[in-house]
Amino acid sequence: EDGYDLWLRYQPITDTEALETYRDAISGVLIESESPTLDIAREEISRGLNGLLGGNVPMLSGAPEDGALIIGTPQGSEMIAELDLEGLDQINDDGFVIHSTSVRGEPATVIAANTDQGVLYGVYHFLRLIQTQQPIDDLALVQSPRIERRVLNHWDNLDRTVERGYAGFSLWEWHKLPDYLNPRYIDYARANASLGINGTVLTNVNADATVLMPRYLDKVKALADLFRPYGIRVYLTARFSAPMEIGGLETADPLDPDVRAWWQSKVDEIYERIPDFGGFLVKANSEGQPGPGDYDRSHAEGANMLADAVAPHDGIIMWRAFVYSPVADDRHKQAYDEFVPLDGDFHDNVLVQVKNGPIDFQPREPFNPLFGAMPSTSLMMEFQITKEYLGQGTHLAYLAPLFKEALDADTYAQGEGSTVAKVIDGSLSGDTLTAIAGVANTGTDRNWTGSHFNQANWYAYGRLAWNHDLSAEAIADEWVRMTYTNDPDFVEPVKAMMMGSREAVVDYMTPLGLHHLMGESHHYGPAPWIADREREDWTNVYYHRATRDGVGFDRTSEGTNAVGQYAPPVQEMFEDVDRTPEKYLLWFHHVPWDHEVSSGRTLWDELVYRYNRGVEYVRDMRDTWASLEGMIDEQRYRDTEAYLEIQEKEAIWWRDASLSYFQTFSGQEIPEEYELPAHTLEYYQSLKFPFAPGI
Ligand SMILES: CO[C@H]1[C@H](O)[C@@H](O)[C@H](O)O[C@@H]1C(=O)O
Repeated sequence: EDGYDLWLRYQPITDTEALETYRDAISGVLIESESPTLDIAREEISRGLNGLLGGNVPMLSGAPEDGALIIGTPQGSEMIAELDLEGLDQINDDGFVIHSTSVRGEPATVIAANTDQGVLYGVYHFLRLIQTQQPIDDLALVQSPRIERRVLNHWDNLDRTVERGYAGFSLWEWHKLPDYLNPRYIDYARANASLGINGTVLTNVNADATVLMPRYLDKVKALADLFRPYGIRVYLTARFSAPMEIGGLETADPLDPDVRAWWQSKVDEIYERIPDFGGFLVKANSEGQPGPGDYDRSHAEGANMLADAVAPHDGIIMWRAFVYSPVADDRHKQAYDEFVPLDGDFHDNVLVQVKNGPIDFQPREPFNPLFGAMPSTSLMMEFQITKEYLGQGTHLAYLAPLFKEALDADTYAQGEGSTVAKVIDGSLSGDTLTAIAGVANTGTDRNWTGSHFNQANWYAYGRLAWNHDLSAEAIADEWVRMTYTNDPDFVEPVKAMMMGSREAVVDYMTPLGLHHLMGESHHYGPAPWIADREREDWTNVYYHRATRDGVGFDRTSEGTNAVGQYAPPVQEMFEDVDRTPEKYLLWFHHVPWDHEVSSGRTLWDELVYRYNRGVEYVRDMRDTWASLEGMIDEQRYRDTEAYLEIQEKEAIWWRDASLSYFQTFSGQEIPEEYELPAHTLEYYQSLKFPFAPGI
């Protein structure tokens, strides 16, 4: 077992009673019509059922029989049309219904939708029910995704390196495309379709214009053709200076008629090859990327120029709000300051893509104040699935709790209950163009994502993109059952391990609202001491602001007033040190070392406590995992065992380096019930990536 199959394992059900029940319920499968997507549905249901039920699930034709599983649309199946199924008129194009009913007098299960794509999603859902051993005898399910575009962002370069990728090289074999199509592309499409992911941005936001050249577009077309029947549209990143780099123009000014004409013909060239091309994702005027600002044009002017070019083809532009200019006083405020004044200026087919937090994918951030602050603009969410700041390839950190925390945050933009989820699913503003993006963690590793448990984050992202009401725990439950086993003696402890794992990372890296303390550029390991860089907000001392008298970033009205970017009830909460949730304490406040926190400890003692709690959690995960040996296959057991060992070493490294450093400010001892750092601060400061102590 190397984990290659992800959550689509379809292993034979071992519980004989359950197996009997399912076999009785499903005597065969009936799919009356054909299309590329229905053919995939047919293949998947056959592969899935034959795997799970141990073979012999026939494909039927003609009349239904007792226990038939009937799959299709009312347009493609007379039997389904006759049924007038409940819910079919409520679902959108990607939705489906699954009903236990009777068809022409025979008991049957029906998976139906208004489109073939919806049917495919229904098939994956039905298989998931069996994989997780849910009852299927009395089904009345009606589901539609809440968000229209559910997208992965690949930060993949054309040389196949992956920015912030910890799972090997890029899946896209540009040098072999379009002639050779790696079968893995299909596996990738299946995995995404099984979750409802319906878009993929193939290239890095730090973009290379080369991908827009004809010979590359032929390669992109080959991937788009493969992904299409799985319901996955292809998007590309557009380098704003492409008209100069590959078009021979002197400028990329978005108001220049030649530039506009160049993009229009480039876009037409793409759509000629890929009629359902999704559009562009753009990072502009951020971290050295070119953009409209180079010509004194606004983000809206830049985005609209591209939007106008793709509009005739129904394309969209996803324009990132991740910007930071060298001038602003607090990086937290920059995206808001640049974008809020542009609210209402973006054309209808533009989405502004906003990271969940205001800084950069930290283990914990408060929600980005842009959410709720641009009511006349379509805002989409950007999560990072790859764990750049959460232990990268090895650490076990289940991210659904992080995603949920952001989605459930209340912006109060239109009174209580104006959650971030409602901003991005359009329900707050009646917006119909809705989207969500996750920065992918995939690569050429056999297990796809660098570690087995990182697969859970791809899974969780997809499930939440489909339905943000699902709980982190319910998603973990599904994933563990599908990926490993339904044995409750395994499922329960592993779920428990996963549920607290992200909080543990917060504890041993950046507790109590600390942020941005990691090693320079690679972002691996602790380095809170980083100072004296070309820009203040590239240092780490800028973010923690530790001094003899305290620690934390004063973002209240006395400080940078970042709190002023939130709606009044949120603003008042973050302004007040006593009302700020402790998890954000040092994000918003500079607090004395002897400040008493809710546990009754001083701030210093609480920091020590939390850093240790994080390490202890990892030790507990190791113990839990060790107790499960023998319940799953040896290979996957060993892989995780080894990674947890690495995680423990690195959690200790984070704790000891961070406490040794902060101690130089607090001047206080580590209380004696705790382990003391094994090394001096100078030693930690001398470590060079990727060597953690003891490795
Ligand atoms: C793609 O660049 C990344 C960069 O590697 C990363 O360190 C930071 O998280 O954000 C940038 C961004 O999101 O644009």
